[in-house]
Amino acid sequence: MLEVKDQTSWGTSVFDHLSKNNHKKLVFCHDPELGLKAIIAIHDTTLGPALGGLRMWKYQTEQEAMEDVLRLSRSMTYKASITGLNLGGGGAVIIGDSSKDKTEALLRRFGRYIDSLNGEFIIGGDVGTNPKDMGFIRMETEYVVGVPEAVGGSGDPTPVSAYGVYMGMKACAKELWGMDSLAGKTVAVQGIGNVGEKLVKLLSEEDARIYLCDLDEERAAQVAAKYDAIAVPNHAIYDLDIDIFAPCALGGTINTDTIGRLKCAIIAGSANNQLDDELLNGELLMEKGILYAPDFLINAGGLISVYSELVGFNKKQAIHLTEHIYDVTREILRKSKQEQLPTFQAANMLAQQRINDIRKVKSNS
Ligand SMILES: NC(=O)c1ccc[n+]([C@@H]2O[C@H](COP(=O)([O-])OP(=O)(O)OC[C@H]3O[C@@H](n4cnc5c(N)ncnc54)[C@H](O)[C@@H]3O)[C@@H](O)[C@H]2O)c1
Repeated sequence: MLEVKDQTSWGTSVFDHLSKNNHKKLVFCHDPELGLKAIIAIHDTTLGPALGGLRMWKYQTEQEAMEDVLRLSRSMTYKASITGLNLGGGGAVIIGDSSKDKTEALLRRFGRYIDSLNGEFIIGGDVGTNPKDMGFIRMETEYVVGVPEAVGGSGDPTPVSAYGVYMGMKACAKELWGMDSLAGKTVAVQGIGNVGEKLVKLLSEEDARIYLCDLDEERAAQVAAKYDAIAVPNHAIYDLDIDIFAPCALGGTINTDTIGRLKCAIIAGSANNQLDDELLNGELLMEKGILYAPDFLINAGGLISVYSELVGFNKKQAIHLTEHIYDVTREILRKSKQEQLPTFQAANMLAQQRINDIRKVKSNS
């Protein structure tokens, strides 16, 4: 057979990356005139059309962007499955600085790429994008959620995301301390963006003691003052003596180095793909006795919120479904304890089981 020189500059073929976690499709979107460099990943569509967020970030390399979108799309598959939604998993990234490079034209051009997929993929917001941006994308395609309420969408999903994380945190507290109250507990929130700030608000309303940090130190100081929290430098967040660590920035902040430094009983936050190396870090956390709330499970509130646009739920129904994250988290923690499995693995198994079951349903019809 002809040997194809298919290695990327980083040494692994794109198809090897796709094979690793059974990704279905990767779409590269390029418009030099508008400065668009984007990647769409579709992981699995067994349960329904793939849905995932659009992240705009200053990736240092194309490899970094591709790896991020592959990870994001896989976690969306599991998130939809474990939450009981009829959706598959996808994701998209635009390489660029959202504070400088984001324009209406760029987003609308990207919207055309989404449209060309004919509904196999539905886009929503993520880091670096917001409901207004989804409104621009809506001008080019109907396959978009999280658009402003004023134009018939479900609006900002981040309060629901934060509420789900809060529910997951409470489920962990109940497991460890017998009570789900967070009053008096010390919580460190890493990343005070859209979700992080709303989580801080919920925690402050319950009289938790809060530390927080953000790359934007000015913003961290402002949010700290607003909620009577303590702002700390980014590098210091891992060394605090706390009850709960809540990663709400980007993924990969839980790694061998930071696990060695963390002095907390629980990790529960909104960031997608918190474990840098799922297997290695998941087992290490278990050995160290730190209870890890699987990210894709407890941060599903935002997905539930945008799903309501597709199926016609109202806000009340979305909140009710998000409250269920408490029960599912407790179920996962029980399974993890009984079967001596890292919590992420217990959650992955439950999510994969539903996909396998529904695949059988569909193949027999
Ligand atoms: N938006 C949602 O509804 C939603 C839903 C599920 C999961 N998530 C995930 O939650 C996380 C936060 O989402 P968001 O919508 O709040 O994003 P955002 O862009 O509004 O906020 C992210 C914040 O993290 C800060 N940050 C980035 N790296 C940091 C670091 N190393 N240390 C400290 N701060 C850092 C940024 O400055 C920013 O303020 C992301 O990982 C996202 O994928 C979001």
